[in-house]
Amino acid sequence: MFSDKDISHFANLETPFYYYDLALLQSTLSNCADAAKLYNFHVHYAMKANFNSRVLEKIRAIGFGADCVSGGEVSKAIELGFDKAQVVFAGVGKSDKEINDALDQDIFCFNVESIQELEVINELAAAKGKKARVAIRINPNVDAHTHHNITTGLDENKFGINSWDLPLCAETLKKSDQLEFIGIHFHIGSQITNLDVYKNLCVRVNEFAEWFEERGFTVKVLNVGGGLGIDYHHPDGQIPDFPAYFKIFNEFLNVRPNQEVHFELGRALVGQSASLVSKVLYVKNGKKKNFIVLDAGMTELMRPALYQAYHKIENISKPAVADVVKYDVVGPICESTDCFGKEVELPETFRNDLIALRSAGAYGEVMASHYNLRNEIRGVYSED
Ligand SMILES: Cc1ncc(COP(=O)(O)O)c(C=O)c1O
Ligand SMILES: N[C@@H](CCCC[NH3+])C(=O)O
Repeated sequence: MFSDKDISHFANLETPFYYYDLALLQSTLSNCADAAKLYNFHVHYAMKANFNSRVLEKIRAIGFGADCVSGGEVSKAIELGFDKAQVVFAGVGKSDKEINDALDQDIFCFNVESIQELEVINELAAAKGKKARVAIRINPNVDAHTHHNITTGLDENKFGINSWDLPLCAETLKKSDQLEFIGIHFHIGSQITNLDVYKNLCVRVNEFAEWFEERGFTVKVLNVGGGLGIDYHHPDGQIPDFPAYFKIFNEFLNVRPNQEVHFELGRALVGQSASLVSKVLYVKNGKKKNFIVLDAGMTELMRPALYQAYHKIENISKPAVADVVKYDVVGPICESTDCFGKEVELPETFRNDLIALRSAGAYGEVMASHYNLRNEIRGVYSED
């Protein structure tokens, strides 16, 4: 929901841009922090969802750690003052340079995704005479019931170590002097809206924790990943139900005394706090279809082209009215999939109207590209 003041401010700005509602971001973060504190759960923000510095500063200030998927993310987290003891590094393809840098930066742990990676970390740590803290990312074969392109915890997915490889994994850990096993890690997918999925995950986490304990390992950390979804259909001021989410883990995980439970939320923390604001370049009224051509395209927000993802589209220059027209809302990019929505009902729309694509705070700005030699997308912030 935009105020009249916001809209007249936007009218003077060059479009397109991401508009960040930092007050909503702040209340979302506080709500999550309070709910997690109730059970002494630890949250590491999944930086891949949005590494905009203004966003990260708020997340650091609330005391969350950082879950990183590249050396670039690890370095940025540390530069922005995230506590190293709360920086974790996951990813199926960590390069030697990234591993070496993270060892030098003394981050909390590597979430290791293959046995070969475990061996490489061992070798690189040995060359430095250092110990590397590692958690084993296990692929638990739990269906996240989300879009198949953003499912990560099934046997056919590339992520994590499969259960049948765990004996070899345990052997590798045991014979290494440089690896300090700290626990187990999971992440089964993103945009999960059915919380029951997490009950199934907890059952598997308990089984795997026992498996390691039976083999003499101390499992200090249970990292259950992220994935909590948001309601793309109702973006206004919406904060995900963090209390319900954490309650499930409190009820269904067997947590031992002194064991820590870690979460890696991304989308749920930042998704609702931004909109992509764009201007109408042209309206084409055809016999079969009407098109609105925006000055933003899949280069600024890739999710619809990539996953047929839904983002609510609003004409913020016109009040919502009963008489609507159906438009295909498209971008300027030279691709037929550069379409934000088909048959979208909007008030009659004209050149220069402002259009907001809502719930674009997660996997929006960070997935932008220069395709067609587009300019870099910028941010506009409610606090400025
Ligand atoms: C390892 C890991 N942790 C956390 C996340 C964050 O996911 P989400 O933004 O759905 O919470 C992801 C992305 O899916 C991930 O790959
Ligand atoms: N980029 C995806 C989610 C992938 C999450 C990272 N594994 C999205 O836009 O929904």
